[in-house]
Amino acid sequence: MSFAAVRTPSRASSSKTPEPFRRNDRYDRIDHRASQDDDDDDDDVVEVVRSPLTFASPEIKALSTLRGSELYRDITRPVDVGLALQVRLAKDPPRIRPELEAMRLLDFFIAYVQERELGNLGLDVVNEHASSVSEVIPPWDFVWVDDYIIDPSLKHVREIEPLDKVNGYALTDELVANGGCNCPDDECDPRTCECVRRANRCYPFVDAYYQRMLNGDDGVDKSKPTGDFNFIYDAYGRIHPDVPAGEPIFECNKNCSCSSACHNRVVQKGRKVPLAFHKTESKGWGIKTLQNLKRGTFVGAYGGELLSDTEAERRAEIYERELGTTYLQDVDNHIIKVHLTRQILERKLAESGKLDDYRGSAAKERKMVEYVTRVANLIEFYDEYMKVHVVASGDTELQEAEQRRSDGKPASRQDKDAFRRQRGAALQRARQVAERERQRLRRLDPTKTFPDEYDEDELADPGWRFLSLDDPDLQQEIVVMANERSEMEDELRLTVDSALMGNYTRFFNHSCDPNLLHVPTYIDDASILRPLLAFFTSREVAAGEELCFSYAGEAAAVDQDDLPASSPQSPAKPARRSRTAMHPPAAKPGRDTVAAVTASAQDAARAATTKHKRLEIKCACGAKNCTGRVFF
Ligand SMILES: C[S@@+](CC[C@H](N)C(=O)[O-])C[C@H]1O[C@@H](n2cnc3c(N)ncnc32)[C@H](O)[C@@H]1O
Repeated sequence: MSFAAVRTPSRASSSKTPEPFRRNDRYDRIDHRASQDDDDDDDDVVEVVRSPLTFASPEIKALSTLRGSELYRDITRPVDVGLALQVRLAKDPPRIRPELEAMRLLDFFIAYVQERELGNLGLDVVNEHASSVSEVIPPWDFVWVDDYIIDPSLKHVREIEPLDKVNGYALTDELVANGGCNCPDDECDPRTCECVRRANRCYPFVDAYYQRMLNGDDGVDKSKPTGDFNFIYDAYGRIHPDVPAGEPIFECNKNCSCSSACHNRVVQKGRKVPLAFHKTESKGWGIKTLQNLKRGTFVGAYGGELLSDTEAERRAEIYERELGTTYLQDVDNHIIKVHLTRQILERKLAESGKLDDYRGSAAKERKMVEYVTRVANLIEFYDEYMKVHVVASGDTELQEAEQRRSDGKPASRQDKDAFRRQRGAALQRARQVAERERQRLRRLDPTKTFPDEYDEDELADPGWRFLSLDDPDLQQEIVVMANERSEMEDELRLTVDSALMGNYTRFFNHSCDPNLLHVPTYIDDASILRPLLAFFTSREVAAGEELCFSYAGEAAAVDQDDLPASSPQSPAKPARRSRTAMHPPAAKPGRDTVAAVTASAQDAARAATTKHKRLEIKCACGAKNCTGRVFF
């Protein structure tokens, strides 16, 4: 850590509102106060304070093994030149015509961005809040990458080993065959395109969109009109309005015979809408759209270094402690969860010699899908129950009973009482939620009538869904599988770090009422574990609006009323979980949920005050439903 003698900044004391600054504005609007203040006669007051760490600091740069490597020397160099210019202007602002220096920096930056964007639209810079020459552009301390740069230590990610056979059975491993499609035309026909079938096979779980394999023998009924078998995109390259939020995307790719004219190639062609870097009033830099956007429009994909969970945790602590911010994004989607659930179930079936009953024909495969879907849903209900009912309840008896259940210990009479008590509370809660929903529907249609009793679909509270399982053995089995899946997720989870390498999407800020969501997208890379995180608009966005997503994950981002009706197999809407979350604080609970519950109950007070372990940034999104916090 370095210490330097610096003068107390007097610029901060000025309360004058800075003039707006735009690329084509006259540059003499830049506030020169920093340099003028240097003339103040307080030269004798020299304080020794720690120089602020930035992403350009050697300590932070050292986190990236790639940034300094030969391989990346060429893409790193322009950044370092730009950064040097920016830092020099910050430290030693020119006293004569600073606007010329500002213009030079701005033009240099815009040209750099234009070049990285590979002939796409480039990005403008809109800055109404520049207060010094160096602030006319965003901090230029990252290398531009649009893809994932895989940390060399992630050997298991680069070369995925097939899973060991169990009882003579080969299990479905991490890879999904990506042979591409053989469509005869430049533009694929979704009824016959192999990429649709691949999507069908990879993700027939939970939501209706890819459940076609449950209806036809090979998943695609060629007699049906094209309309029933669309790609996920419409003719304009936007996600179809009837696609459930967060549904994974499988694009045609380098293995396919179709050309770039194919409708099933959107993310890979890059952004087609004009955006701008935008200096916000209180959230640092952000990104805004310069044109009206329809719902489902692609606006960018997260790029950066792909890290293991361990490395991400290590970096999270350093970023949080030293910089008070983070650019870590977990790759933690529903598709990964169901895939791991499938592996657990296949292993169990293989051990008991029953796996043949679930593979080998379309009918048997359908049985497997139904089984995986049911168990994946129950695990989700259990996880949600633990989060909402157990952690939040403060009921130590219930927490201890759940801890014993998780440890596989038999339930005592006291434990059973605690479960029964909670079951009653969950039912009451589920009824209240159902009643509110009925009232909402009645407001929309006053003629609507309902039976006296709430039906199963209405009682969708996840706590109730888990606790109402009348089979304690099944409940116990779900708890064991939930823990097993958590451990697998811990081991396999990948995180994208765009602190040192990334693109403009690293500037998307958080909002509690977001207009973006990110969608797992598979293109050339077939690995289920590392989809690209592609950002799409979740509603119409007006020109000039800032583009934001929810750092808490997609569940918070999706207006539940916007979702299409659930399929018979899908979980009820309130049970939908976060699909992807901004990397949580370094002190996030371990994956053994129950142990985490107990720990967090005991450590609650300490956790709340240990700043370096928990980033606490006051949310400035300004939304009506703002929770007041950026990280969760
Ligand atoms: C991924 S970065 C986003 C880009 C960032 N604004 C910048 O200038 O580099 C996340 C950081 O942005 C800021 N931020 C994002 N959303 C915010 C919000 N709603 N309110 C306040 N600060 C926010 C926080 O400092 C957070 O640590």
